[in-house]
Amino acid sequence: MAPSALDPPTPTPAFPPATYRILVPEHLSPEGLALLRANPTFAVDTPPGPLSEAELCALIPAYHALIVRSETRVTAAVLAAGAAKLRVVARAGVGVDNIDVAAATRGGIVVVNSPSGNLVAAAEHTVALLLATARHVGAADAGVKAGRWERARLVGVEVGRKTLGVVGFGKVGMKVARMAKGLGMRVVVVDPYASKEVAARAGVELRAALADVLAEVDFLTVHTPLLASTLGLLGEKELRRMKKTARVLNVARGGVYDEAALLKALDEGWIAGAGLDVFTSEPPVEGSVAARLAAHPKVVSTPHLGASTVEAQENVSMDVCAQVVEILKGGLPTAAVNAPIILPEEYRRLQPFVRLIERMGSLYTQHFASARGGMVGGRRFELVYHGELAGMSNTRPLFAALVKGLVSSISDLGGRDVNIVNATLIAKERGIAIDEKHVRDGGAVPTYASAVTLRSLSSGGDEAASQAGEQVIEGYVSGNDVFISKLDRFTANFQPQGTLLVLHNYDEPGKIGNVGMLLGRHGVNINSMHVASALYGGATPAAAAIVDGPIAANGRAAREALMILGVAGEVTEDVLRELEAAEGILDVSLVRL
Ligand SMILES: NC(=O)c1ccc[n+]([C@@H]2O[C@H](COP(=O)([O-])OP(=O)(O)OC[C@H]3O[C@@H](n4cnc5c(N)ncnc54)[C@H](O)[C@@H]3O)[C@@H](O)[C@H]2O)c1
Ligand SMILES: O=C(O)[C@H](O)COP(=O)(O)O
Repeated sequence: MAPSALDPPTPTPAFPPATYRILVPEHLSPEGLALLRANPTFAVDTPPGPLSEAELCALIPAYHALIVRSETRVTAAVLAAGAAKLRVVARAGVGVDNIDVAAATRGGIVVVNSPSGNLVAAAEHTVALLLATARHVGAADAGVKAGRWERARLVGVEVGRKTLGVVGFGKVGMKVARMAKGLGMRVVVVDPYASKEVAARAGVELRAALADVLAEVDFLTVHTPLLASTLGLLGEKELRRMKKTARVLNVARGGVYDEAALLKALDEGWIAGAGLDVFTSEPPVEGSVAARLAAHPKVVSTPHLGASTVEAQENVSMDVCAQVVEILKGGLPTAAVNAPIILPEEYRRLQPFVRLIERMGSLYTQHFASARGGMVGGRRFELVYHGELAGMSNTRPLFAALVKGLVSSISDLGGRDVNIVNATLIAKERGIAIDEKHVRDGGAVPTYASAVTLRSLSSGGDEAASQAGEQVIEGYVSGNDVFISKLDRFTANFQPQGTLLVLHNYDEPGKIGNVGMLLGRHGVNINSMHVASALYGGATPAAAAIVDGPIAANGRAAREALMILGVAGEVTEDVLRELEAAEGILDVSLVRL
């Protein structure tokens, strides 16, 4: 059986078992690296970076984790090159715009970041640029160092009692607003997702639209992520509406201001100055608009230093390295960008059910679908959680486990693993629809504290037709072991593991002996045997089956049963054909779990 949806990666033969390689091609604070290196099974490589796409593509196939800052572009090509082993891309910082998160999601690769490790640093840097642009700190410093003493040319403005516009009232924006209040500024805020109450508590004025603040602010600072909706958010139209004395700041991302429009605004005097930490190309490509902005006399420029404090670097490094350790050891991230957050306690409780449901899915595919020429893709499934399990609100790992079980044994996933990151996408690609139902009291399977029913429904049609085409597997967990309690209309009690031969047969004397002899002739050993009946469960032939089936060869109404044999040895196609041809055997499926 393949590892579960949440298991750590399978070690590759090139390295000792459980050795994971981590690539860190950018400068990362040593505190985080120490966390990684404290683990003797982790090998950490820190080549001098940043690496180009081609260099990364060449290196990445050997790595299980990649840790970057803003200088490395983690493209779809890099992620594809790393598909076989790469489990996690960690961003030691906030912005993930240098990572193709959609491609990572398709590949089942978790992307994690440090959502708040550098927020104080970013906010303080914004305030540093606010004051530096107000008081020409950069030009003054350069002048003194060049032997000039220019006092009249470098008269500045005060920020106290002025109005600061904050676009993006998230973690950094909110911190900047508080600090600005501390400097005696009036703060007006624009953020379509901000709450009025939070704004009121912070003592700032929340405005509905950007257009509402442009004409009144003395300083404007942006703190949004770079998204399609924020690219060029401040363009020519917006900059033209600002005061000629206004100054703008960007410690968020290059591109939120339209750089060409900003350059024009500074050249033509629509605004007075800018403080820029970020650019559309970093370092700005020679001769580009970004480079002209960075070198502009009215601009105070810093080389993306917003997060560059000792404290912030220590925070983000520890944050993401701790998550990489957790993920590689099979645990959970605390700040995944493309996966739901699951609490450790929930995760622990779900673990045996992840195993059970993945096996139920795999059993479904191999017993019902492949063995009978059926399909999994395009089908509709119902996953019903009974008892205590029904009370679990976060069942995402169970959903992922079912998708994995259904598709892994038959599909070529191009080296992708199915997990909580990409399960929805893969189900969609295959046309598999899964409804999850929570049945808290009683329900169809009241015997166990927690149980699961997997039902495959024929798509379309009315309710009756749907029920006729329905195939059912039920299972439960006892201690650490998982059991199947129903397979189709047969009540069972077996552990879904190893290689199983599932024989549907007329329940008549001699069947078991005949099958045993046939398998023996082919060198196939029987390790375990369970007989499943249509009325009640049992692990012995005596407990077998009573159900009216078709008319048997001898003309009597036949009773049917399922024989589930755990086998060792090669079960070839010939063996399967012989079994199918044996008297009283209705059909046979070979299931590898
Ligand atoms: N220069 C640096 O070194 C540095 C350091 C840290 C963070 N950053 C960047 O700062 C930015 C903000 O980081 P954060 O942690 O505060 O993010 P955040 O997610 O906490 O906040 C972003 C805010 O922007 C708002 N927003 C989104 N679209 C908007 C729009 N069209 N108009 C107005 N508001 C909008 C969101 O509602 C959210 O409140 C990010 O781009 C991040 O990468 C840069
Ligand atoms: O988004 C971020 O966290 C900042 O832009 C920091 O980037 P850096 O890690 O390259 O300093």
